[in-house]
Amino acid sequence: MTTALHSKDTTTALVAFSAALVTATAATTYLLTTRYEQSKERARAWKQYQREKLLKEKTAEARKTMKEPSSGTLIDDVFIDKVFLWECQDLRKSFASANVANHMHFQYETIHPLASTALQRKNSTEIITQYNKLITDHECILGDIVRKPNKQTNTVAYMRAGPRRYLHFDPAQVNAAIVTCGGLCPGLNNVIREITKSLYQLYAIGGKVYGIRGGYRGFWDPELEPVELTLDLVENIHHGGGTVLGSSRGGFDLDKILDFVRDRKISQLFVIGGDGTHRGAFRIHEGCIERGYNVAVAGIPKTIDNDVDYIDQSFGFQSAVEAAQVAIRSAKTEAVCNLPNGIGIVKLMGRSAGFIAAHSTMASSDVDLCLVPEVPVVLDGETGCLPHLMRRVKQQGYAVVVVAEGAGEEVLGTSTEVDASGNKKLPAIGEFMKKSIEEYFKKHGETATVKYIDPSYTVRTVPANAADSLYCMQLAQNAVHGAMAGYTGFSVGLCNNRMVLLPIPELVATSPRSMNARGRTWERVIGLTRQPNTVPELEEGKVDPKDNQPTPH
Ligand SMILES: Nc1ncnc2c1ncn2[C@@H]1O[C@H](COP(=O)(O)OP(=O)(O)OP(=O)(O)O)[C@@H](O)[C@H]1O
Ligand SMILES: O=P(O)(O)OC[C@H]1O[C@](O)(CO)[C@@H](O)[C@@H]1O
Repeated sequence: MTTALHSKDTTTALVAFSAALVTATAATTYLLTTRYEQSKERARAWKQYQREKLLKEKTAEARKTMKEPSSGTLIDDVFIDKVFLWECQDLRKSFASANVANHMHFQYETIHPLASTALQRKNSTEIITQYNKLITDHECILGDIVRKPNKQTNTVAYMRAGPRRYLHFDPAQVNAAIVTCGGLCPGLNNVIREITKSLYQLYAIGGKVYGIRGGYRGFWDPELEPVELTLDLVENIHHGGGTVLGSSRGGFDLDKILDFVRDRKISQLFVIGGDGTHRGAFRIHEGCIERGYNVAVAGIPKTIDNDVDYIDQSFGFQSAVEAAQVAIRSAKTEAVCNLPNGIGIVKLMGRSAGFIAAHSTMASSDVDLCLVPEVPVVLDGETGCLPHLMRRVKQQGYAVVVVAEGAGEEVLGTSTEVDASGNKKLPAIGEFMKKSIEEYFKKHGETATVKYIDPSYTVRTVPANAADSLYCMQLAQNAVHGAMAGYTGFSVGLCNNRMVLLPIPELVATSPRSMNARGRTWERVIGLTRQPNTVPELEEGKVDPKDNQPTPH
C-alpha cells in the first residue's frame, strides 16, 4: 500500500516535473527567440543608423569641401529645397536577384577573323574591358531646371540611366523580345539593332532575342510567328526606314501577351512606341507582377509627333523635320514660279501636337503661315490668316503655308471616327485651306494659284539622320542597362540633355503633350511668319498651367 502510494506520488511528481520542464523550456525558447528577434532588430536598426550616419557625414563632408564657384553672384530668391525622385520599379525588391557583377563584354575576333555566323563570333568573344562609369542608386537629373525667383523651391528628379554595378538577371539566362507598335518613325530599325547588339555584345546573353512581328498582335497571331533576331540579321537594318518587324494599331490582348512571355521564358521585353504603346507596356508590366513573372518591361518612346511628355525630343523627330524641308522648298518653288499670286501649301503630320509643323517652319524660315492644333485657326477678320496671306502675296508675290494635319478643329469640327487604336481620324484641313484661299482671293477680285503638297508618309519613312541614329543608339543601350539591372515599367529618354529612366505611369499621365501656345517656340514661329497671333489672352489673374512645366516647349 505504502509502495503503491509512493509510486503514485512519484508519478504525480514526475508529471508535475515534466509539465514544469515543458513550461520552462517553452518559456526559455520564447525568451530566447524574442531576445534573438530583438537583437536581430537591434542589429538591423544599428546597421541602418550607421548607414544613415555615414551618409550624413559624407554629405556634411561634401558640403564642407564643396568649393564655391570662382565667378557668379549668390542670389537669395532662387532655391532648391527638396528633390523628389521619380523611382522606377525594381524587380530586386520582389524577386530573388542573380546579383551578378556587371562586366562589359566586348566582341573581339581572336579565333575567327573571318567568322560570318553569330555563333562563330560568339565563340571568339573575349572580355577585354569593364565599364569605367557605373551609375549609383540616387544619381539623378533634376527635372525642373528652370528656376524662377520666389517661385517653386522643390523639384522632381529623374533616375540617371546607365550601367549598374550589379545585374538582377544572370545574362546566361536572359531571353528577350522586341516589339514596335503604332505609326512608323525614322530610327525604329536603329533601336531594334542596338537593343539586339547590346544584349548579345555588351551583356553576352545566353538566350534568344525574339522580334515580335506586326505590333502587339504579333504576340498571339499564328500568321505572325516571331523572328529570332541575330547579330547577322540586324547588321544592316539601320540603313532603311520603317521597322523590319512591322507595326500595327490595335491588337492588344493582355492574357495572350502574358502567355507568350511565359511560354518563351522571356525575362526582358522591349516595347517601342508612343503613348498608346506605353499604356499597353505598363499593363503588361502589371500583368507580369500579378502572375509572379520576373520580367523587366522597358519602353522606348517613339513618335514623330514628338508628343511624349518630359523627354526633350523623341527619336526620329529631327529626321522627319529634315525630310519636311524638301516639301517646303518645293512649295516655295511652286509658289514663286506660278503666277498669278502663287501659294504653296504643305500639310505635315501631327495629330494633336504641332511640333513637326512648327519646327519645320522655323528650320526652313521660308514659311508665311503656320497652322497647328494648339492655336485656333481664324480665317477672316483682323487676326484672320486669309487677309494675312493676301498681304504677304501683295508684298512678295507669293506665299508658303505649312499646316499640321490636326489643326483647325474649330473651323472643321471634330471627327467621331477612330482608328484601330482609338485615335480620332482627322478632317482634311489641307484641302479645306486650299479651297478657302481660292475663294477668299476670288471674293476680293483676285486669282490665287494654289499648289497643295501632302508629303504625308514620305516624311516618317526616311532612314534616321546622323543625330537621330546616335540618339537611337543611346536609348537602346540604356533600355538594356535598365532592364539588366532589374528595373521595370520604365521608359528611357533624353531629359534636360541627359539619359534618364522614367516611370511609365508618370510618362503617360500627361501624354500626348502639346505645344505651349504661350511658349517660346510659338513666339519664334510667329516672329518668322509675321502671321497674326490668335492665341487667346489669359484671363486677368490666371496662370498658364504650362508655365511651370519641366520641359521647355
Ligand atoms: N490604354 C491602352 N492599353 C493597352 N494597349 C493600348 C492602349 N492604348 C493603345 N494601346 C495599343 O498600343 C498600340 C499603339 O497605340 P497607338 O496606335 O495609339 O500608337 P502610339 O503608341 O500612341 O504611337 P503613335 O504616336 O504612332 O500614334 C496599339 O496596338 C494599341 O492597341
Ligand atoms: O495613318 P497612320 O499610320 O495611322 O498614321 C497617322 C498618324 O500617325 C502619326 O504619324 C503618329 O505616329 C500621326 O502624326 C498621324 O496622324
